[in-house]
Amino acid sequence: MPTLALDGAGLTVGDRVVLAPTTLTLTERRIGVIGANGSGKSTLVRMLNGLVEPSAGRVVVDGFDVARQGAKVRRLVAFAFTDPAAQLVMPTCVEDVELSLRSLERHAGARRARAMDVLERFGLADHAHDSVHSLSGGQKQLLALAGVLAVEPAVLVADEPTTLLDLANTRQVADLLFRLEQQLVLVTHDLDLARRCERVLVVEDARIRYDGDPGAAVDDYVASVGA
Ligand SMILES: Nc1ncnc2c1ncn2[C@@H]1O[C@H](COP(=O)(O)OP(=O)(O)OP(=O)(O)O)[C@@H](O)[C@H]1O
Repeated sequence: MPTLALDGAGLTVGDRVVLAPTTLTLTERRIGVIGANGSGKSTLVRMLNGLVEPSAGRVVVDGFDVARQGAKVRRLVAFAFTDPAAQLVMPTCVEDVELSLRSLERHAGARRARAMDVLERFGLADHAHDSVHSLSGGQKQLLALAGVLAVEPAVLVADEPTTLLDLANTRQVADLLFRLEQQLVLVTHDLDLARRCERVLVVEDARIRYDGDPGAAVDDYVASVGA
């Protein structure tokens, strides 16, 4: 698995500490990140592909410094947002996946064939020529994931990918995420999903409050909110 390293990485904006300097090395295949709203989870994981630049320290992915070798890192680390609408920009499903593949596959015919293969793998082949707006919430999230995974990154960072989904769609998307070969960094409020990871970070007030065994991490988080 790739090595994701934070070396004293933190973010302070004005006098607000968004993430205190954090040192971590993540090598597990399935890493969960849990914690209260506004605790700093998104900030932490956005640093892994340069979406957020630390104001202190550095982030290194498989030996590449995110600040200096951002393009290389972004080829390794894909990012999926909570709201798939943030990522779906083309009129039809197949065109959306083709857009992701444009730098990898320059020949239009080959690009279409590859996009169709990706849609097949994600169970969306029947919707290839449908408008992205006609898809259900779960299908939209699957399509957004298909787009970011089409270029075969080594790591997927997913920031609450099931938060907007109902139970059936949550199960479908979660099953897909946990079947991936890629390393997965999953921010989630779904504690059952966190328990399926190998290592879980609990973030509280801009700091890592707990780091380790998923069951113990979930217990620690639940205890911290007095539930
Ligand atoms: N660039 C910034 N400048 C100032 N404040 C920021 C900045 N980025 C984030 N924050 C604030 O820092 C806090 C942590 O934000 P972050 O998005 O990392 O939290 P989170 O744990 O992912 O929350 P949620 O579960 O609600 O998504 C929030 O209160 C947010 O408003």
